Amino acid sequence: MRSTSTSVALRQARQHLLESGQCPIGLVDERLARSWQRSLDSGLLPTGRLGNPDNLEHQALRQLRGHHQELLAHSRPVMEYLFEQVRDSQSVVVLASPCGTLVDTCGDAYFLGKAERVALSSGASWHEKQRGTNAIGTALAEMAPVEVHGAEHFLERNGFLTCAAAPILSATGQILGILDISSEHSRGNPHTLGLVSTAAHMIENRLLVSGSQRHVRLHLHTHPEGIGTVAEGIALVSEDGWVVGGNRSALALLRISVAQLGSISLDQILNVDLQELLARHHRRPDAPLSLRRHDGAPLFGLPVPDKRTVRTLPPSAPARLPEDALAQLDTGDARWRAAAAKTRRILGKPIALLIQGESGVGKEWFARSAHQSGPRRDGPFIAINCAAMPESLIESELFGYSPGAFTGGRREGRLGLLREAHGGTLFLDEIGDMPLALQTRLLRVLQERQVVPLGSAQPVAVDFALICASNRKLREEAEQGRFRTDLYYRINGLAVELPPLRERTDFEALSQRMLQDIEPARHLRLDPSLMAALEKYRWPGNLRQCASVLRTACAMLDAHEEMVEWHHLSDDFLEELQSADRFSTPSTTERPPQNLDELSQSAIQQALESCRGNMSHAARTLGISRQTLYRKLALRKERLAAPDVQHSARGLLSGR
Ligand SMILES: Nc1ncnc2c1ncn2[C@@H]1O[C@H](COP(=O)(O)OP(=O)(O)OP(=O)(O)O)[C@@H](O)[C@H]1O
Repeated sequence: MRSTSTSVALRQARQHLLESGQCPIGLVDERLARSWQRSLDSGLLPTGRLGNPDNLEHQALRQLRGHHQELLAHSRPVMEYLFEQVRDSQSVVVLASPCGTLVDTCGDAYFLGKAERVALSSGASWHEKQRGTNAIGTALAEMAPVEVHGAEHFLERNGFLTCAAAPILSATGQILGILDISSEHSRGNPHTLGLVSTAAHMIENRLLVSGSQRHVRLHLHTHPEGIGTVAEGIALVSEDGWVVGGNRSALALLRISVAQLGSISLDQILNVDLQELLARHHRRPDAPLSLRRHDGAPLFGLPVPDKRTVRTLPPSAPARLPEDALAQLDTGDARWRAAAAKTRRILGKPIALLIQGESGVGKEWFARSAHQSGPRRDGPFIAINCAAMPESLIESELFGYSPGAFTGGRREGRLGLLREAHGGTLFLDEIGDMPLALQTRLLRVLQERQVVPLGSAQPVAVDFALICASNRKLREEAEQGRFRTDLYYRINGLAVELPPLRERTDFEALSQRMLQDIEPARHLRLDPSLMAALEKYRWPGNLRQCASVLRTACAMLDAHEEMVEWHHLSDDFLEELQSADRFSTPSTTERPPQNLDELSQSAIQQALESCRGNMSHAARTLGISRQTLYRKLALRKERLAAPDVQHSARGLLSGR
């Protein structure tokens, strides 16, 4: 968006906005009007103070920066170069995340100080919802380069700024970040938007090249000399010839849209297919090749097959020594360790791994680490939760579909997750929940190692390591006809069972590891009495529940505190821990029941434990109604609360 509003029209428009609280029609250009309207819809007032912007604290900002590490690393040199170009104009160069939070700044010390006063510093959110019309937030909303001058800013307090911002896009058109140059309004330069857009392209190209390991890169231009310049197109072509990504210039040169990525092959666009292109390149490796689009337009192209493309990674290829990611998860439990040791032996071999265990025991984490420990770790790890995906979608999500294959599908078709896993690992979580009909299709893919997308007759070869997980006993499911026996044997090359948390012997080391993961910069510890109580707890939600309890407790700590104590736990968990401990208090359980009443209490306790606290189920097991069960429990609670059996909560829970 280049502003076209004249200053007179802008002044009138602003007056209208201030007086009527409504967006003027026809006085400012359409994009600015749309942005003002969005600002009004977010409840902002042009003269208003900032409400409570979503600025990030130090720790959260560090996490966000960690998440965008690659973007930051590739952007920093470009930002510094960009700053050199605008050094004399008292400016600041800013990088924002896709949610509008500033993650890096580089600039003039004097102006940086001033900019920080309007929160142009890392951690501040410049989303339109927080700060109204501004170049960063508006570029995000419009997904296009934008400049916003002085009074075009929705909030008056930002009226002294002039800003130009451009989105940084991924090879598949997703927004990765926003690059922005902000300076004082009086210092605005008509070329800033062009400069910032070019710099955004430079970052996109760097990211594209560094992330293209599994594909052939095709560098394109209309002149051979244009290849290697910032204006070149870079397309990513999969090993089987599909155009799966590209920068904006590549899409323009190939005349395709982002929506067509993954469903159009190179030979549908150019007069060569991938194999021929590579063969010609092999004969003349350094010279750009003369190509032609099917509409007759000439192009020049230089293919760069990455050394690590999947074709060069057959199972027999010598792989780099595996980094042992599994060892990093090992906190000492013998059963877990045995499962990891067996898994290590099959990594890189064509043997499917089946991980079983209760919900939350860490099956997915185990699978990811197995992938990272094996020779395919540079390939993708595609995780699919068969239980979470609507049945009607599983087929198209897994197998993909060709353009127009069915009503409601994306016009441009879809690659499908099985093909996305090519060269890496496919992780099918909760495979026991996959409908029978799809089990049949999956079995065929695993046997034939090729996928036929919906609506297409053309099979496409796929190569991935397979890991499946289930919290049901799949053998029993197969015996009862709910799971295909032949598929069971196909996915069960090696089956490992991860132990539930209550049966692990490494609670102390595991919880310590979790605390370290939650707050890596602090040396947090658990109060010993709390540790003892947590160790005894049954953890129906396993590691997931434990990590969540600790995360909440850590959030309650003051900055100087390092010991997680009882009062840091959330009330409902404390209550649960307390009642669980009461059920297993030695006075009621360790000696045999002495009378009818104790016998009945003991039976209730056993039923509740075996039904994992499900009251209806426990009542059925005991042969009594739910109301009676609740009455009996209330009676027991009253007794436990009676003065002669009452202890302080802490003493009781810690077993003292
Ligand atoms: N080895 C580990 N060390 C620390 N935390 C872990 C570990 N494994 C799992 N967790 C914690 O447990 C959570 C659940 O793990 P994960 O999703 O792998 O379990 P799951 O068995 O696949 O669960 P589900 O069966 O419900 O899909 C993780 O988000 C993480 O917080």
